[in-house]
Amino acid sequence: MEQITKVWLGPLPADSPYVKPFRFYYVQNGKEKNWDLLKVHDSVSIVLYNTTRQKLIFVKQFRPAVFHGIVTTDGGNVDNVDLKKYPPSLGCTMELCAGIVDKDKSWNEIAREEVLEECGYDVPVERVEEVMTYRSGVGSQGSKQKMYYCEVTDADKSTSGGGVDDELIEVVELSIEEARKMVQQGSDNNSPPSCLLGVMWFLMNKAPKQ
Ligand SMILES: Nc1nc(=O)c2ncn([C@@H]3O[C@H](COP(=O)(O)OP(=O)(O)O[C@H]4O[C@H](CO)[C@@H](O)[C@H](O)[C@H]4O)[C@@H](O)[C@H]3O)c2[nH]1
Ligand SMILES: [Mg+2]
Repeated sequence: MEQITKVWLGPLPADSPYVKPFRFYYVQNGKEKNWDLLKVHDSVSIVLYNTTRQKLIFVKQFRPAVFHGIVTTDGGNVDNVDLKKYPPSLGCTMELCAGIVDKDKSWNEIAREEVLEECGYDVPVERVEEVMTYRSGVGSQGSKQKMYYCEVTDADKSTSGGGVDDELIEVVELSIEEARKMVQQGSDNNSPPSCLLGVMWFLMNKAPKQ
């Protein structure tokens, strides 16, 4: 799925459109302090439920940051790493459909577009409901993410999804029971807290009662 054949490292260019590092200075309780932080884009995520098949829709993709974390925690060196020892599949994650807010469009419209681009469901913006907002990575980035909920049907499916440009995204469907296991027992699928939160919110507020 991930089709990674080689990985290596380089310095972060100062003009990265995705990540800008800063040292933030402040005086607190009369004492000067500083904090190293990253400015990143805010984002949207969408809990997607296909009511025709009663499945939650997730996306699976290779995340360089996750792969880097796994290899280095294991004591490995990521630069030109041996991909037989550390298969790239280690860096694949199960996530909610999500995307960065980097366009001059409403957050709701960006959420609607991500549902189409990543998962292939073409829904009007009115069907994407706001759920809650939170801050992620509060130690280093503090970016805002707004979570949405959207019910889709097989009739809304217009493409197979998979992302735009060079993105390689696999659309994964889980039954409510499979998703429940993900948050009851934990899982080894590298899910970020936003995804686990979305599943728990769905189970509390939307899942059909048994
Ligand atoms: N980040 C980045 N760095 C690059 O160097 C870099 N180089 C190219 N790109 C391109 O930017 C686009 C980013 O994709 P999305 O808009 O779908 O955003 P996500 O990566 O899905 O991130 C969301 O979802 C996550 C939760 O699941 C959250 O953690 C994030 O906060 C949240 O934004 C893709 O076209 C990717 O090819 C980079 N993107
Ligand atoms: Mg995305």
